[in-house]
Amino acid sequence: MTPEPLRLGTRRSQLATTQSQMVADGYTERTGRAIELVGVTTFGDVTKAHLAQLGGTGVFVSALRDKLLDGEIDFAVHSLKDLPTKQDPRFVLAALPARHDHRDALIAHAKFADLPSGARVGTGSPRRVAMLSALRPDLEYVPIRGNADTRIAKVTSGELDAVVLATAGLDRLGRSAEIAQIFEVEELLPAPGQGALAVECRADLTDLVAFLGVLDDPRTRSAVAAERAVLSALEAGCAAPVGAYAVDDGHTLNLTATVVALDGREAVRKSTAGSPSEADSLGRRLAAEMISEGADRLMGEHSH
Ligand SMILES: NCc1[nH]cc(CCC(=O)O)c1CC(=O)O
Repeated sequence: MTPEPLRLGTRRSQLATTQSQMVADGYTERTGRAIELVGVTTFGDVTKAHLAQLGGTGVFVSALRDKLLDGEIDFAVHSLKDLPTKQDPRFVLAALPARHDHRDALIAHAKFADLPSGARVGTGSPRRVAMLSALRPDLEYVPIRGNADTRIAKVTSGELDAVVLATAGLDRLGRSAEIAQIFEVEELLPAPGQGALAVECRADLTDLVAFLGVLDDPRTRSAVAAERAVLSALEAGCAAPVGAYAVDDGHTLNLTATVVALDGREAVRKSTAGSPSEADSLGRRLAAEMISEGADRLMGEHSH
């Protein structure tokens, strides 16, 4: 007998449904199990308030978790960077599939270095504003939100000279042809977990947890664990100007993290390496060193 399709709950945005469908296809390919997408409207999708005023990105997550508890859906796919670092014990990240591109991208008619002084660059992310201000203090950084289409349209219409978005999202939406430049991590350190997806389900459903685990990529798991440990130890959220990026080559985990003052004029940036099995403590130790070098002070009012 063919089992019922598993129900994958997803936000209704084009990015969310696209990446949920990619994960669904991954499971069907690997296991033959049918997966059905179930659209869920989240508070973060309906509110017009700026994300920073909503007290973090958890707004996208709680509606999906409610549906997991109700049993209306079996699992959910999140952009990892939108998931608060404090894990609710009723849920588990059953799979962290192999990460896509971790870097940020510029949508513009010119490369970043060639934008004229005073050019208007749209981004709602304090991390991007802080790090880009360090490179180009002469540009104007304009807060924006909305989906990728809306943001890209502001460049097309001439309202803005550039916008900065995650490469992974642009790739998934089929918009990578419009990228003028991809920032290397030396210039713009990504948000912890950027480019990675997280498959979440209820912790008590052990058979389901095991089933979903087939798409887990251990190297992605250790890398993002280190990145998120930095964020958590800094007691920072999505609105903090914190970047972190780690790579697990199968033997060694290399981690770099930074905190940058919003005006870009001061930064603490540190790197470390260690065993992938100690990803969490590696991240915590690095954060502690950053704090002793003034990271706390740099985060200022954006620390929580
Ligand atoms: N905060 C919104 C968000 N969450 C995940 C992505 C992109 C995809 C990813 O990082 O996996 C984006 C858009 C962006 O930052 O451009």
